[in-house]
Amino acid sequence: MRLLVNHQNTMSSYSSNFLLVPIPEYPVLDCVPNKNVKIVVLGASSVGKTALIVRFLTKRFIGDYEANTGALYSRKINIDGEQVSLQVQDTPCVSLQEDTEVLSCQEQINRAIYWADGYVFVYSITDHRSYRTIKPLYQHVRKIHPSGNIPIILVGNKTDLLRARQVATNEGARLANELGGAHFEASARENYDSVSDAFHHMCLEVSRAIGSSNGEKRRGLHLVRPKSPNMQDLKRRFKQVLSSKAKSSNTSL
Ligand SMILES: Nc1nc2c(ncn2[C@@H]2O[C@H](COP(=O)(O)OP(=O)(O)OP(=O)(O)O)[C@@H](O)[C@H]2O)c(=O)[nH]1
Repeated sequence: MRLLVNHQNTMSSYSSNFLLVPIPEYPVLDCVPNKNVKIVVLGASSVGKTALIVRFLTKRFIGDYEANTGALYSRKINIDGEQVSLQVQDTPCVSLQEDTEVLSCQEQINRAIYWADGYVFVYSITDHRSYRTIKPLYQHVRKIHPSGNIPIILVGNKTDLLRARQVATNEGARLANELGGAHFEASARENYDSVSDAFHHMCLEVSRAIGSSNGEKRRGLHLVRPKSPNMQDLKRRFKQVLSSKAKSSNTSL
């Protein structure tokens, strides 16, 4: 969702909602060169993707939102003692098609998945369907990034609504383990530390992955290995050259 401020109280003549660009972009000049941590936040409708991002970046919880069009937030953060540039891409919701495990998602989500280096999968602990969306969503990400390690975390949001819980903590942990990522439960509404822990973990994972590949795009997606010459073919051609040389020296004798 997008951040939205309702000015109903201050503008009595009409009720209008003003969209804010909530978080100013920071200059990245004094950041580690080539260290650009790019994270995308994915999940079903109303699980709290925007709320989590905004909470992490501003420490604030803002309850009123409008359907998300996919905002990109930029920040400078300290990871492992280094200042790195962080970009967090919010996304529109994904959904499962009626009574299936088939995922519906917009093209802009595919672009965000392709662009990102780390993946935050969010479900709401009060919505089991949002939890069931995670595995197909992960498989979808895997289609776009079929090889190598991809840093991921699973976040079960809305832990303040314990009475409405539909997803047990160990269900979330089991799925995270299966997908190869860490599991967090958080409340964007009531607990900043839970949100911060999850995002910091994600940033650390991505930063280390980038560091270990010297800032190059990993996963081999963009690295087309040059074809090595076929040895059999080379030998055959070498023999041809030798025999034609032998023939020509025989005829000249
Ligand atoms: N109780 C509670 N409500 C939350 C929490 N996080 C978000 N919400 C509420 O859940 C609703 C959806 O939050 P969003 O952050 O807009 O969710 P989203 O996943 O971005 O939604 P989409 O734009 O539909 O994809 C809003 O009314 C939030 O106020 C939370 O931790 N606890």
